[in-house]
Amino acid sequence: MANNNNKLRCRTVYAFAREMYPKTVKCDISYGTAGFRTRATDLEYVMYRMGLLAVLRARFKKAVIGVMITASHNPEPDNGVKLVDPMGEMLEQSWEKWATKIANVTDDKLENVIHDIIKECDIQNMNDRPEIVVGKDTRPSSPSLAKAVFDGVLAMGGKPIDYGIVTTPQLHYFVVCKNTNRAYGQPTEEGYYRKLTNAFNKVRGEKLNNGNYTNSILYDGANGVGAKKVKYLKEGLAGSLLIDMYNDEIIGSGKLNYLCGADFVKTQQAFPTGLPRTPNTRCCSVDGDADRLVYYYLDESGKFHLMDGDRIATLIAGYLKEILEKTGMAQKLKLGLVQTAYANGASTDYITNKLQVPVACVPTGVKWLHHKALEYDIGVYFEANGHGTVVFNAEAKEKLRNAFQLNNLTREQKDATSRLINIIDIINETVGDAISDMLLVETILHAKGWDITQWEAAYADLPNRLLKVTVQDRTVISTTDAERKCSTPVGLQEEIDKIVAKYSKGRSFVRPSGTEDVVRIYAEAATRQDCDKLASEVAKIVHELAGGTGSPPEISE
Ligand SMILES: CC(=O)N[C@H]1[C@@H](OP(=O)(O)O)O[C@H](CO)[C@@H](O)[C@@H]1O
Ligand SMILES: [Mg+2]
Repeated sequence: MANNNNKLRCRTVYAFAREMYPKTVKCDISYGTAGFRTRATDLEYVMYRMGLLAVLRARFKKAVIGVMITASHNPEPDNGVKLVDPMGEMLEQSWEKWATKIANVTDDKLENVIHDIIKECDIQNMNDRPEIVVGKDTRPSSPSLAKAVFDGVLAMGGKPIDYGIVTTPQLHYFVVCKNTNRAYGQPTEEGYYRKLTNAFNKVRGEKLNNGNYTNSILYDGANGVGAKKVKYLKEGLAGSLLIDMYNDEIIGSGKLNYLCGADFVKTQQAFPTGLPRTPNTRCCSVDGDADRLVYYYLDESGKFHLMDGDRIATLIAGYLKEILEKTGMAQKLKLGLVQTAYANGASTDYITNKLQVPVACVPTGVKWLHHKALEYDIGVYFEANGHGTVVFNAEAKEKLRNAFQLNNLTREQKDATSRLINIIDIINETVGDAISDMLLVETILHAKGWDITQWEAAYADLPNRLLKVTVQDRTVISTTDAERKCSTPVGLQEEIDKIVAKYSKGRSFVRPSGTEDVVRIYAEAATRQDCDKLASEVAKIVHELAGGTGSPPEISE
């Protein structure tokens, strides 16, 4: 009987694939840094197939799997999809190849790929009906793409749970809540807000302002889901933090991520549209799926000052170190910070030499950062673009809770331990989360009594520049040493080394993007002028040696 059911189901899978979601695009796509991402019009069959794959993955892991439909900071006509593994991690690497295979195979071979997966992974429980939690961002294409995912999940015999429009980190949170039997929290939006805001309000206490810190902030919602969700957050905050919201697509007519949002602010190093230009006021921006956060302000002369992911990471790591020392457990709990090659050299210097917290460097992409951070008892990780979080291992949490129960702590140790335990609940440990990170930054600034200029004073960023070069085939560039050196095309690294050597504090590296069809160039140097010259020279050599198309990028002032 079970076998017959299976056959019937398989027929539905392929009939649906051919009739409703035929493969319409000839060229291959690959599961990149953040899943599949391309024009929304090219994604229907990919979504259906990801629905199928999610069920297979869930049966293999015997757990709930997540599917998030978003293209994050990319323009509105784009969309994307990624699978979320049981503990909120990105899809395990060994399955990325299956994702790529299943997405690219022709309709008539889909069956073969599914059989290969079942066989190679030895999935025996094909009659299980696992839950697949599905979320989407606010893009106009998201509802129909979500329908394709549901159809895939249903055709494969899974149970789709529709969370509607949610932030990417909320979806990760729901997956973890479900897989931990609610130990991590309630798998509902309300549960999410309650967990974060209860902890935030508790740590903040009665005194809403402190020293130079004032409890109000200007918030740029990027005209996306991050704007929608803050409204609910505000209810839970009940005035403890006053969030003045801008770029809310419902009120204004702004376009998603257009001239606003965390990616715009970081890459353009510019103040977004839509916010009042009030000097010395703390502002923050999130991106299109609210997993990135950056802070910034304008000074009296109108000059823009950016507090990116590196600054957020150093603020958090520095504070956690300080509070750990106060708990008396600094020797027992290993704290570390994980960055990528895009981290500003000045931030790495500061955290290594001044704060004396160990720093590790990994390739771009949350999966690498998150994984590495788990090697510490308390691991802070951030990409320079503002994506990051803190992870505490189970042992660290237990040690803190046990210590708090004991009666042999001094008053200061007890206060610090209780504060740290509450801070864990402000943090969404499952993945970088702009909303939760904002609450954490606000908690730390409040504790220190700092305004944004005092935060900025910790160290001075080296001027830096990000450029994109378009080439015929970006895979001709391969990298090593956490992407800091390129191994092909032959000779390119030597040329980059020669250029870099000319500039004081110069550093530059190039790598193919995992989300766009471009090669990314990063450069930093002691002065703005040198940095821009360095970036242009490296872009030019990449264009020359890696098959550039069009003309190399120009830096406009
Ligand atoms: C320089 C940069 O910001 N790269 C971003 C970008 O990846 P690329 O592989 O560089 O396209 O998108 C990723 C997903 O959002 C993010 O993890 C990463 O940091
Ligand atoms: Mg994002």
